[in-house]
Amino acid sequence: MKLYKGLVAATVDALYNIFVKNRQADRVVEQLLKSNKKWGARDRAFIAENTYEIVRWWRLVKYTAGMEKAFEHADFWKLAGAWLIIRPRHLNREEDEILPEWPEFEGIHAETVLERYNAALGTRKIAQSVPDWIDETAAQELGAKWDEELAALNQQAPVAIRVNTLKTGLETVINIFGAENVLQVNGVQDALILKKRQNVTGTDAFRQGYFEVQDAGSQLIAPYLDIKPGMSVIDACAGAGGKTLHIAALLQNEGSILAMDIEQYKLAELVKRAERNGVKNLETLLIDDELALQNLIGTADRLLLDVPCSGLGVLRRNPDTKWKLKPQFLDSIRQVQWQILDNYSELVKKGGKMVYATCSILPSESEDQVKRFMKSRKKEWNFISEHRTSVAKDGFDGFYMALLERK
Ligand SMILES: C[S@@+](CC[C@H](N)C(=O)[O-])C[C@H]1O[C@@H](n2cnc3c(N)ncnc32)[C@H](O)[C@@H]1O
Repeated sequence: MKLYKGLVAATVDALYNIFVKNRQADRVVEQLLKSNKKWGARDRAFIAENTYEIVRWWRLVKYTAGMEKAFEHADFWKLAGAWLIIRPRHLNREEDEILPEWPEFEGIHAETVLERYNAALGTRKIAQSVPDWIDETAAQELGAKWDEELAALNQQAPVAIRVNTLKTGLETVINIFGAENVLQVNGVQDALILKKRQNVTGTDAFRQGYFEVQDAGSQLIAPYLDIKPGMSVIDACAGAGGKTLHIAALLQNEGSILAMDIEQYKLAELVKRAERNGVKNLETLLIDDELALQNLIGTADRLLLDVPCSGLGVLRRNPDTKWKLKPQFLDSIRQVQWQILDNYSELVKKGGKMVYATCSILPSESEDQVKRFMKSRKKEWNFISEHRTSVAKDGFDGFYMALLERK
């Protein structure tokens, strides 16, 4: 692979913004690619792929470069250099392990980097590039399963879309992409996986609301609510509405959806997406005060609690979470999850149902919260079922969902 200095420099700049300026990786890459119109599709793919891969393998890359920390652009050049040396082996690609003779790469010795790479492979937390505390917490909670889930979480996620049945049907979208370019997903009826990565949000079909980008595992959550057209549904932690839009499709624009969140900008984004999707029965509510919920007690046929969580189930898409997540955050988010479950469950009417969901692989954010809830509220609630997706086994992101019914 021929390396272009401008593209490596852009990757270095992206890494600097992510690790030194503490900015979110997906935003950094998106803005960088927007800012330079003259880059072609291959250039864009190089920058995006290498930025994400270096973030994903950050601990391993630092180890192979013999560096503990990185502060300056010069440090990130060294790390990018080490990555480009190990990349062919690590990603199993037939490429050169030799760097161009650029001054920025001076002092990097491929042999030393590869020796360190081979040495790193014996230690899981370095080889699989994960902080000590996450490795310990997940190993303690998941036991032997952690090994394979961690390896799967370090693979690039496929591009998955959900066909929006309010606007079109599966066959139409299959024809738009070409049957030879997509895969259907067993057990997830509106999902398609693209065989080759591409920017689908730039297409006419996307602008017309024919589909949304959504992991196939995430597409199991709204149907888990057992929705029938005409019901009144509350999506209490709606964010920008990935699952709200799916709920809307299941309601077929009959009945109502109330999407709530504590962040106005997310709800504003949801309203835009809902318009594109042809949703007609949506209202939003900003929760800025506990009293906001008083009038809603006992009103919902269905309630989705897609609670804030560690995001440890979606590391394939957001690998920077590994480095930004802190143990204190995990402790506090578990308390938030419990409060949401404990308080918001009141919104469900008698005979109504609720789904509690996370995008975490950790039982302490998922199964354990539901067990605790059932223990304290078993007179009022029936536990119906729970389901967990496995990144290793299903190839989906790691989601948990539990279905409960109010007596
Ligand atoms: C996992 S995200 C939701 C993702 C969204 N359901 C989707 O499918 O795109 C959790 C959301 O909960 C919101 N949140 C955090 N604390 C909350 C609270 N106390 N009440 C309601 N929403 C809350 C966050 O702002 C965030 O948007």
